[in-house]
Amino acid sequence: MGNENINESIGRGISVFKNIEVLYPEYVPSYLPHRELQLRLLEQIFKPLLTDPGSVSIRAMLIGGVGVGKTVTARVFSRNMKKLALENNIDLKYVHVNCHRDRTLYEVVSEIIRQVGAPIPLRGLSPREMLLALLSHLERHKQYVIITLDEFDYFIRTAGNDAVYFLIRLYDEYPDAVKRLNYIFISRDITVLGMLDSTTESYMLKHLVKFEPYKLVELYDILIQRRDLAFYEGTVDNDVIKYIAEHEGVDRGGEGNARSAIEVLLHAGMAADNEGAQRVSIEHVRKAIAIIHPDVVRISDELNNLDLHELLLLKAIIRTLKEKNMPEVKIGDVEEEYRYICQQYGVEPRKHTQVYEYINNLKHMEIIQARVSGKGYRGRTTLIKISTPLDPLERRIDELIEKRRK
Ligand SMILES: Nc1ncnc2c1ncn2[C@@H]1O[C@H](COP(=O)(O)OP(=O)(O)OP(=O)(O)O)[C@@H](O)[C@H]1O
Repeated sequence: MGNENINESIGRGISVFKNIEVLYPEYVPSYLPHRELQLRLLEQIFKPLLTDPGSVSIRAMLIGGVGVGKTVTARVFSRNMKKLALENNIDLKYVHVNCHRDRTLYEVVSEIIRQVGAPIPLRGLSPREMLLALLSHLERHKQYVIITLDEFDYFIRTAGNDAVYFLIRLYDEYPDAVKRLNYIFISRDITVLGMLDSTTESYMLKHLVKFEPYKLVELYDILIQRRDLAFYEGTVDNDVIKYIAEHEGVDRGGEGNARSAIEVLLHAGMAADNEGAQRVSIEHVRKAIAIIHPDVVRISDELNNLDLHELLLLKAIIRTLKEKNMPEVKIGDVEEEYRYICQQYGVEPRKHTQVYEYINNLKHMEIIQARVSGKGYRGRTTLIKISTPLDPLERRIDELIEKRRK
């Protein structure tokens, strides 16, 4: 063990984390895996700000579902842009307003002024007077601003068409002014733009940047980046990361949401720490999933509707998962365990086709996940996994098996 490792072990105490903050939502990584395209597009859209500042008021709209990196992309983009602006002797400020918190025109304009740091009184002025005062301030200081209006759909719904019009089309009234305000709008939902008049709508849609939900391989890279920054080396295996990415990946039936994937990683690490474990296991991930996705609690209710053989089969799946210590197990191994369990309980096991039907039922009830194996397996087989913590699930199943047998 090198000195560095010894120091790490001593420094580690009982935690697997070396820097837990990296997993908190406000952390902005220096590099964003799989958002290169969106960042490049934004750079193109905002290029006039560097080459011919003040010539146009630039706006872009970022659209995509939950946790697909819209906010963090806007932040990384603005960080890069500020650096480039500095190199070009342009004084560029960045303002990020969350319209879920600040929904009215007054609140949004106040927040912009506060973040720019302009000495403008916020009381006694109308939003219009405030914004004009801000424009004069920027003019005096030769400053430019990129304003991100995050969760902009809330603003549209609450403040309405006129407020949106006023905010983003101010320069229509002052066509000769140097254009110092530029906008990035962020929304999960594009249909809400239908609430605006058609000119304002097309004004906003000039530059659209789309964000698709993340696939397994993409989440894998995002999680590996966070793991390396947050955890001591050797405490979280690649298999554990893959398990989380599989659970959340849109191509595996997940939401493709990076936020919940990172949250699962955080809670899995915390579960390992709670138990004083040296490494994060798949079972810690299952516990984390149960916390992040409380819908798995629903499974306990569903169990009441299962018949004896479905319960025995589920028990066999749990036993095989535990025994193999793998994220997924083959149906053949499960069937073998099922026959063994039936023998122990003194009941006649069901035939293969019936077992297969049970597996399908359990899958439709979303108690288990099942898929046909791809590369890496000889022949094709069905692979089964369970995302709920196994120990409490097995205890509950044992109780129900006892009840059914009585
Ligand atoms: N490509 C990426 N690389 C690294 N981290 C990412 C990436 N995409 C998203 N994240 C992280 O995932 C979390 C969610 O991302 P973000 O808040 O940007 O999503 P969003 O699309 O704005 O979601 P919402 O609409 O729910 O606010 C953040 O912690 C962010 O840092």
